[in-house]
Amino acid sequence: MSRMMDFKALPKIELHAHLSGSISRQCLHDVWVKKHQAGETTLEDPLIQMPLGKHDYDLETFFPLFSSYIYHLVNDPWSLRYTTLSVLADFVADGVVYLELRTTPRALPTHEEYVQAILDAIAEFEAQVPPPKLRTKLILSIDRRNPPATAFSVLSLCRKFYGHGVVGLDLCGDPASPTSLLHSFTPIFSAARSSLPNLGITLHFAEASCSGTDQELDLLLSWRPDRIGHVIHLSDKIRQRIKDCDKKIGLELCLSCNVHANMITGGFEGHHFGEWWKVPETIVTLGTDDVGVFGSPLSNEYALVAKHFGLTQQEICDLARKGIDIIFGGDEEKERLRKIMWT
Ligand SMILES: CNc1ncnc2c1ncn2[C@@H]1O[C@H](COP(=O)(O)O)[C@@H](O)[C@H]1O
Repeated sequence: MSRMMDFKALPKIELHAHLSGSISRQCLHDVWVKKHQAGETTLEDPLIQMPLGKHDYDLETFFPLFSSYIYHLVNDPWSLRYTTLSVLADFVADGVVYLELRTTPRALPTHEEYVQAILDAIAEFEAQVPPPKLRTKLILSIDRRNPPATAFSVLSLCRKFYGHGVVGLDLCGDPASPTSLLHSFTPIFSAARSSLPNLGITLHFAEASCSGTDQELDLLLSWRPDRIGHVIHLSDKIRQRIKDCDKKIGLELCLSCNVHANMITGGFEGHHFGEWWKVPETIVTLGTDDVGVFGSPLSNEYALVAKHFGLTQQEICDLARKGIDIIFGGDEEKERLRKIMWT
C-alpha cells in the first residue's frame, strides 16, 4: 500500500509555490537575527510573530503576513538571496526534482534587479558540486490588488527574462479584491498570449466564494490559461467549461493550504482533489502554495492524498508523473523528468 511509500524519496514536481510564502520560519528568524543585531530592523522576531506550529491562517490573516511583515524583513538583495537559497534547499531536501517558483516582483532596489537576483540565486544553487537534482524555473506574478500599470510592468519583465529562467505569468493576490479590477488585465494577458506564445499562463481561480462567480471565472478562462490554481468555488457551468478546454488544463491543487485556511469545508477527505484526480479532461498536480505558512511539504501532500483518497503506490507515481505534461519548462526538461521520475 502507498502508505508504506517513501514520499520524500519519490521524485516530485512542484508547480504552485510562492517564494515569499515558502520561506521557513527558521530562515526568517536567521534573517531577523542578523538584521536585529545590526540595528537594521525594529520588527518582532518571526518566531514570535508566526510561532512554530501555527498554521491556521485564514484568508483575512494570511495576506497581511506578507504586506505587514515578511516584505519588511526580506527587503534587500542580501535577504532575498539568502531566503531564496534556503527555499531551494528545503525543496531539494523534500525530494522535489522540478520546481516552478512564483513571485511578485518588488522594487529591491528595482523590479528588474529583484528578478535577476532570484535567477542568480537559482543559478548559484544549481552550480553546486555535485549538482542537486532540482531544476528551478520562475513564474512572475501579477497581484490582483495592483493597478494595471504595475501589472503591465510584470509582463515587460516576462519579455525581458523569457528564455533566461522565467517561464510563466501568474495572477495571484487576495481574492477579495473585486472582479471589476480584473477587466483591466485582459489586454495584458492577451498581449502575453500573442507576443510570448510559449510563456505559460497560470491563474489563481475560484479561491473564495467572492472570486468564484461565473462572471469572474468566465473572464479568467477567456485569458486561455494553461493551468489554474486552487479551483474551489465552481458552478456546474464552469466545471464543464474547464473540461471542454481545447488543451487539457492543469489544476494546481493545494490541500493543506485550503484546509488550514478554511477555504473548504469537510477537511482533507472533503477536498475537491477527490472530484478531479481521475477526470480525464484535466491534469491534477499537487502544490504546497506557501509551505512556510501552512507547514506541509510536498511529500506530505502526497502522503495526505494517499491516506485520504486511498491512492495505491502506482497511482501516486502516475499522479506525480502526470505533472510533466503541464510544466512550463520545455521539452528538454520534460525528457529529463521522464527519465528520473518513478514509473
Ligand atoms: C491562498 N493562497 C494564495 N492565494 C493568492 N495569492 C497568494 C497565495 N499565497 C501567496 N499568494 C501571493 O503571493 C505573495 C507572496 O509571495 P511573493 O511575494 O509573490 O513571492 C502574497 O503577497 C500573495 O499575493
